[in-house]
Amino acid sequence: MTAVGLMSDSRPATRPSGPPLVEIRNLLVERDGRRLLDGIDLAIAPGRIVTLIGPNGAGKSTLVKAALGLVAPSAGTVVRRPGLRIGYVPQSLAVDRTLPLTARRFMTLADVHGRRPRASEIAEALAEAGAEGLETRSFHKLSGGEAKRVMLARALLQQPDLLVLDEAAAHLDMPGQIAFYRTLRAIRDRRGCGILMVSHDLHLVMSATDHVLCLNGHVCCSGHPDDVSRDPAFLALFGPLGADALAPYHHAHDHVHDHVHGPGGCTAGCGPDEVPHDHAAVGHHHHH
Ligand SMILES: Nc1ncnc2c1ncn2[C@@H]1O[C@H](COP(=O)(O)OP(=O)(O)OP(=O)(O)O)[C@@H](O)[C@H]1O
Repeated sequence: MTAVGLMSDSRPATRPSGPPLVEIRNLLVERDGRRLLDGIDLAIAPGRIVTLIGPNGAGKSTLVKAALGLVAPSAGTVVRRPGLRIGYVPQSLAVDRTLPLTARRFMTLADVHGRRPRASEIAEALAEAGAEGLETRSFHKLSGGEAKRVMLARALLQQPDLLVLDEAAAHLDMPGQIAFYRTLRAIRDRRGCGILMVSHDLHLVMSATDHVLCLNGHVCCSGHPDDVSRDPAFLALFGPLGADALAPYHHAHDHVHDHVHGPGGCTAGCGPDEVPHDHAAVGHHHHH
């Protein structure tokens, strides 16, 4: 199985338009004297699916939190488009298991810009997330994949400009992940929203994303998944088999970056043949 080709062409059906939903420039996040993120540039345009990959501790969640405004930059800027509506799908949800809670009830508890959602909105969101038929089921007894779709439906109630998914595929088996990514792409195609997600499984996410940002504190490489999968920096980080050995791997990063990566990703071990980045793409600078 190749990394790409599980699904049809991963280029967006809708062209990115308008200013970026979120634009991060030269982001530095330091905590306890450690650089968790360094020199990160990331712009998410409407209609684009951007996926963060990287080993444990690479800073993926920190970058998501910075994009959402939950983590303050130590340096650099994070600019969200004014009035940006965000739909957030958490990795998992701690819901009191002693409370009886149907999936529909879970949905009705959502705060949609200061009001409760209407029944018609709930039905539409559940259908769009592929969670129709789960309304009367106990939320606690849903499978991981079913619960994820209900949480996605809840995020859709916000009519988000940007959908953010932390560990999008956590708790899903391979067919479940493929199906879930397909649902995300359909949502993007229909709504033209941007999607920012964190993933561990490279093979599967490759076919579902427009732009991959390979993180390890800094941006190792970035670009279209086809380009990133061939990138020496990517191969050094993940090995030729990609995500299989991802979780325990720690990248000995001894090369120096002082340049900007363009939409084509980095080439030849992060060599000098770079192109300037644009709004739809991702690059990085480094503090030296
Ligand atoms: N508030 C904080 N203060 C200090 N260190 C932190 C803080 N938040 C995260 N870290 C550290 O920053 C590093 C990056 O964490 P982060 O959760 O962003 O990584 P990740 O790529 O999402 O990892 P994983 O794949 O394991 O979820 C880790 O070493 C973590 O311990």
